[in-house]
Amino acid sequence: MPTIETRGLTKSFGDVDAVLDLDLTVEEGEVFGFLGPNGAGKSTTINLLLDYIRPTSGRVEVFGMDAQRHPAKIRERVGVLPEGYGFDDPLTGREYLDWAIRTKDADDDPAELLDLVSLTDDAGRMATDYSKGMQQRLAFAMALIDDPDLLILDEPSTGLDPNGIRTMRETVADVAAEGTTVFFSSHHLNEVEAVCDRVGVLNEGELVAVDSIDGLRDSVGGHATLELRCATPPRELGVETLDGVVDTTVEDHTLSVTCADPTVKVDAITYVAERTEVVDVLSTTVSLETLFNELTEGGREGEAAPEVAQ
Ligand SMILES: Nc1ncnc2c1ncn2[C@@H]1O[C@H](COP(=O)(O)OP(=O)(O)OP(=O)(O)O)[C@@H](O)[C@H]1O
Repeated sequence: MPTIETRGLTKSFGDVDAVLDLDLTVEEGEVFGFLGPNGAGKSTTINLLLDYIRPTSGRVEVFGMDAQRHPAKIRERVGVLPEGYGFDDPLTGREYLDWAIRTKDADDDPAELLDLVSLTDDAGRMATDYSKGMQQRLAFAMALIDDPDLLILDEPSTGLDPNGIRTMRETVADVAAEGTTVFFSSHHLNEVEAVCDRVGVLNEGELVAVDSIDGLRDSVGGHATLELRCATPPRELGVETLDGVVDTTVEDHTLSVTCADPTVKVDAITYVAERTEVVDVLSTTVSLETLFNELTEGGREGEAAPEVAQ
């Protein structure tokens, strides 16, 4: 039984179809990246999974249960790191954790959770005074309470420094290794690549691709480009006659060869080196950013371009 299953899921706000006819399946134990530019419909989907909002049409099941009929049963097995959790109450970080543990009727050790997110030394400070990144760490610790069967992370690295991002990634890997399904929403492409088994790419409410990152690369034309710098201008070598070479251009001493897939590169280098002196080789594959832009064409008109994690 999949952990998440949506069929024909649609949510419209007036004229805007935030989510449109979404068929999504996330299997148990998967780390699933939910990728899309600003306004693609990621948070709306999460809100539908948890029955915070109701669909216009279609159905949602989590753990095989209808999200509208069993929201409480679903939520008690889910840990959520929402986008922009607001810490507005006059409580310390430790008190927030204690409160969340009590609310979930769980028996987690708050000290362990604080240690995991490196907040031990600041546990006694007011969470309202925490920096954005510290608040994000605290929210992450709260999402982990009671060992959830499904961990939903909405833009989890927001505000985190490199150490915080590393801890978050390692923790995601750890909980997934113990069988937790992770639904990881992000527009940080590299981050999704680093932690996810599969990704779904959402654009303007519609799922435009579901695959592994490598599979997605292939689906947008997993072209690899070679630049061969030659001792003399490399004219009319005939490299375009090789199987798998889709394009060639020559500029001064540099021959650029576009290959249908990376395995063709060795053939192309060998072929050229047998005919002229090659002094340098540069090889590139389609970047994730290119991939993302090809799939989403920049997202909803007028909205921000997707970010690429550094
Ligand atoms: N309550 C609402 N009322 C009206 N429109 C809404 C509402 N919630 C979301 N939308 C619209 O639905 C679309 C999808 O929004 P959503 O927040 O789900 O996107 P997102 O992928 O999470 O974006 P981001 O990456 O910027 O957080 C947007 O056009 C947004 O303006």
